[in-house]
Amino acid sequence: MPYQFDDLKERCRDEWQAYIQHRFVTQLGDGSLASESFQHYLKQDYLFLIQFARAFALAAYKSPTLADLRQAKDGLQAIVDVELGLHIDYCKAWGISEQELAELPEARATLAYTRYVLDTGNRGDLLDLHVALSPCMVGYGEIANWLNDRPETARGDRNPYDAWISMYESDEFQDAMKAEIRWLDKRLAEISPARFEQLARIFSDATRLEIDFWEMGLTLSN
Ligand SMILES: Cc1ncc(C[n+]2csc(CCO)c2C)c(N)n1
Repeated sequence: MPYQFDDLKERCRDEWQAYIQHRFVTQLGDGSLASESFQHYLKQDYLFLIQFARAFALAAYKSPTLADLRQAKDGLQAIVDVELGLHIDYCKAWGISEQELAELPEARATLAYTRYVLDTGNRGDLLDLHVALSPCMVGYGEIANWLNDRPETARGDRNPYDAWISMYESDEFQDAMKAEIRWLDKRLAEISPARFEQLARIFSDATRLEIDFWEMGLTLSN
């Protein structure tokens, strides 16, 4: 049987579930999350996005084909030209100024996660890098869908975090998630069992670092 992205999730089932169904996520979904936690998360996510833009630039450098190069360039462009601007506006709505964002120190969880992804891409190939990026690219879409399936989730005016869920349930985001899964499924279909074990390690590490990112929000740690 050729490998698929679902096999990575299956291999790391406990970590994946701990990430998708984290307390930060359930509290965000029912609206009970402390606003300080969400603000701390938003601030660090700004720094996270900047490092992820660099990871897409690295993906461009690691691209063996023009199609891969274009895909990496589109990802970099989306973060730099669109998503960072949206994030800055969203932070403003939560009382966080652009000046404050510009002066923030990186929390250890942000440093660990983003530099892990960049290092994995540096020492490996484009597939290693995409697998390191995949908990980010796929997880947030899955979280929005999981929250929408839960009766405890509050939507609209009843939840101050409604806009966050809306962003990741949007067709645009869900389509990007599916495209990433298709890209991975195509490459994973051709790998050996030994290579799968290497990639499962990367997937597990990146998923555990996503869990730490949620924890950082809950505990307000730096
Ligand atoms: C800790 C953390 N993990 C994942 C995402 C989601 N995300 C960040 S960049 C990107 C791809 C380009 O749009 C996606 C899906 C986030 N914001 N913060």
